[in-house]
Amino acid sequence: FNSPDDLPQDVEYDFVVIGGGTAGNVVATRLAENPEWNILVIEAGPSNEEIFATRPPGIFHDLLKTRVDWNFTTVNQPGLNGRNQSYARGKMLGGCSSHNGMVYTTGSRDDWDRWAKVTDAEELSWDNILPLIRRAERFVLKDSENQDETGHVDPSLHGHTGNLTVTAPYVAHPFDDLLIKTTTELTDEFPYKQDMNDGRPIGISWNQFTIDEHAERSTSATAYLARTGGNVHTLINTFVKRVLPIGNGLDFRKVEFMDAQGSSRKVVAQKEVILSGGIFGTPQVLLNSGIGLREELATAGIKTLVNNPSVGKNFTDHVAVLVVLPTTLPDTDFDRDQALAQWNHNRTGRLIIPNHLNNLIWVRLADDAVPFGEGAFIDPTGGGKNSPHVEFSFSQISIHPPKTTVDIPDLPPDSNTTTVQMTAVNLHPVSRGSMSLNSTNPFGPPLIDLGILTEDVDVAILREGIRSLRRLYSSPSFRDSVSDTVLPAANVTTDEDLDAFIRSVASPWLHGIGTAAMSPRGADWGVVDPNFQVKGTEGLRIVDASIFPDLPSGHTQAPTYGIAELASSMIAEAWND
Ligand SMILES: Cc1cc2nc3c(=O)[nH]c(=O)nc-3n(C[C@H](O)[C@H](O)[C@H](O)COP(=O)(O)OP(=O)(O)OC[C@H]3O[C@@H](n4cnc5c(N)ncnc54)[C@H](O)[C@@H]3O)c2cc1C
Repeated sequence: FNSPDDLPQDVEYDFVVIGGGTAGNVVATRLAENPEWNILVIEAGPSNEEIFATRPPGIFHDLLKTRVDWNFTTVNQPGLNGRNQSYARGKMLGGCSSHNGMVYTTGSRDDWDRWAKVTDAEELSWDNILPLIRRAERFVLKDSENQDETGHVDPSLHGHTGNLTVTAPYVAHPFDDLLIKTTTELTDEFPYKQDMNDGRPIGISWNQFTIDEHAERSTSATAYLARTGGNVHTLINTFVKRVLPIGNGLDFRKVEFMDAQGSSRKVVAQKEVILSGGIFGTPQVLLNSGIGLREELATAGIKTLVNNPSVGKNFTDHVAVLVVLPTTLPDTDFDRDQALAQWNHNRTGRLIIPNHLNNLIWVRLADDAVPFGEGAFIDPTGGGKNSPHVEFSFSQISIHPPKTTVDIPDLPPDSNTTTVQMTAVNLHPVSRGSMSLNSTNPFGPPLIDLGILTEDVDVAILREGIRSLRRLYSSPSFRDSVSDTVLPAANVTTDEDLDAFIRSVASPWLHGIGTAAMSPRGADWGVVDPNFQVKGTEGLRIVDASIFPDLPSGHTQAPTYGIAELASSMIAEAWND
């Protein structure tokens, strides 16, 4: 349905899911497996089916800053020398899963075990969540070009019968051979990792993606929602303003929504409302509903119904720094029109992968590395040895500026050479940010403060990450083909200079979490209990990336699918009894 006015008047919905994004569509689809339950999904954006660029992996950058991207802008960031940042989020069915970079990583065993401990939710432990992540997954060992992937992945670690298709496609390039060769030269720092989804993602690995065997993106819209039947109604282009209590209690099962023309309506869920609006949409709905910090709500003129200071706080994201190195290796440039024609013709060619080099590198800094030396910082991976501190992710080899999803600095004007372009990413920042309502327009874009690089340890880890990258390129394999860095300049080597460089170029990595974090029942912090129920309320759960208490050692979509499968089982169980 395209407008609240189109919704049938005579259907009672058992569940209303707010936000047809990555997690929301999983929940709707799983609940719909009970044919007696009617489910309504309300999504602010259009259908993914209208948007061609959601399909060929290699053109996903086309989706950014368009009508299917919320395209938020942050407030100026002191940690970035006062620079503000754009912040992408998908605004269509599938949410971010319809416009993200498709990289598929589960995070480490230690991440999940730590979260289980912090939240008192044993269900989140690695051993308990892994079967649910696998339940979501349909791993296929052949990509659309039927290439040999022997040794690139370990199929036994994957799920094979789920909805979401995962493959490991690649476009071969001599860079791959050199990189894999370094694993035999710098074995300690860069071991070969056959499959980065084995719970210990440390080393050089081949990438895996939510891309199917026909070189099409697999999303929560295509792999879940599209397979539901008549008991799921989907209302698109409709913005949810708030949830309201029924009667005088705190049973928030009434949902108020409107379309762009201002046509507004309310629906009551017979069983529950599931809030899946993502890291900014979810706390925005909560705050507009009177669930948040009393003083902040008063400023926005909203009556407090549940005083919860944690709503919108604890925002955390990975931090990325662009690193660019001159190279004599062949570039990865290609003719886009020709590549698109090839993709359309037989689903082969350069557009079968999102980026143009094929590996990811995960580095765990040594226990005595500078950031954690005597009198320095506590290791933010929280103990255990299974989590990397930094990730290196490749963009392309080109004379052209890098293609990234985030705001990046211009390259120095004299860098008219072919370069390897990549990002060094801090996977475990301890800096925290927040989102709050824009008091003049509480339904408009929220105020987003990333709090990025406000803690020195986050800069120190990136600094060691850049040094690690330089060690990689000084290996025998790369010595003759990759030279000193352009960004940061080769003479930027001291702690002080590297830190200044990092602050001048760093950006968020678009893996935000934590704005409605899970915490133990009865805790004086957090927004949801281990059963995903909003503290102090009835009839209202949150299922999306906002509930994670901290970041995984990897990208966030696979963990989001995992918790969505977990929450779906819990909700279905609660109502099947
Ligand atoms: C550009 C980009 C690249 C990324 N690359 C990767 C990657 O390669 N690998 C990876 O693992 N992760 C990646 N991520 C992150 C990952 O995709 C997200 O963390 C994850 O998909 C978030 O899922 P979610 O369900 O929490 O939210 P979303 O998928 O964002 O879903 C929220 C949905 O709610 C809707 N909504 C919000 N507010 C309202 C409202 N008031 N009313 C109605 N609807 C509303 C939104 O439009 C959206 O559809 C990327 C993210 C971005 C933006």
